[in-house]
Amino acid sequence: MSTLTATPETRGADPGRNVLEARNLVKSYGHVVALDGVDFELRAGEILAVVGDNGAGKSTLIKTLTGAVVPDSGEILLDGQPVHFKGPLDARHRGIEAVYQDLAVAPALDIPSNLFLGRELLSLGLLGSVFRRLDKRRMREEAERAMAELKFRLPSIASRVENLSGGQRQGVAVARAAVFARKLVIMDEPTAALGVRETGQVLELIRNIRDRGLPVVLISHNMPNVFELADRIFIMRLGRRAAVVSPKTHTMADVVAIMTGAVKVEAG
Ligand SMILES: Nc1ncnc2c1ncn2[C@@H]1O[C@H](COP(=O)(O)OP(=O)(O)OP(=O)(O)O)[C@@H](O)[C@H]1O
Repeated sequence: MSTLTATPETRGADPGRNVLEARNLVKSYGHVVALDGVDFELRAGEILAVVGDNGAGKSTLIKTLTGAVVPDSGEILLDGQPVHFKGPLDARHRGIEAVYQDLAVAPALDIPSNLFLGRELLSLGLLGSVFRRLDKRRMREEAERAMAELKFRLPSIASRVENLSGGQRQGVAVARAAVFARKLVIMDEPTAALGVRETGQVLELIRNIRDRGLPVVLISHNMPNVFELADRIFIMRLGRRAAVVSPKTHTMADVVAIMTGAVKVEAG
């Protein structure tokens, strides 16, 4: 099992290299074409924001990349190799972790138990018997190390998650993804329910994850957040890739104009 103490496989990778790529993805729901031939690429070491109006196809795109939805056609490549995810576990096993808006944390458990939820560390039982038990000490040490490495401050690692603020809880969910992701992390609106200060904490955490070498895909409706964090912005409109732009060369008004179709661009 990989934990945060393991180096992400994408760390130090050639920054121009595509870690994740999709070609001509199509997905329809009945007569609704959610993805209409989308090309996508996530480069090593970047935060790529995915933006678009409601119904533009952002969630469907992300779901195909995390194995939650199987596309009707098209190709997905991880590190240049074609992959066919049969479900989210499949994508996880290949090093792709996702964080969704609806927090999947267990409020009554402490932070280490949440970080390792479903992937608990076990130790050999008495006299090395086959009966294994939770290795709470190692989970606590790993959790402390992970939080320190990600520079995420928490009152105490032993706190139950129900006693944390919304931002801290979301931080635990985001950190959990970073702990297990070997290739990349995908986040769907990770700051949607948070106040300004709490959002700041989570944004800093996301930046630290990128700085550790894990590329991040971030879906967000919050343009200031997108401009604060993203290295590139992938703009969707009506199930298509409208453009990919840099926050250094384009303004928020430019991005909104492309999203809404007020300005047409050659697909970037
Ligand atoms: N399970 C589904 N069944 C039927 N239609 C769906 C399903 N999921 C998505 N759609 C439709 O596909 C289109 C794209 O939806 P999607 O959720 O991917 O867009 P989005 O950009 O994420 O929107 P939002 O910002 O509102 O979440 C929409 O027209 C939506 O109604």
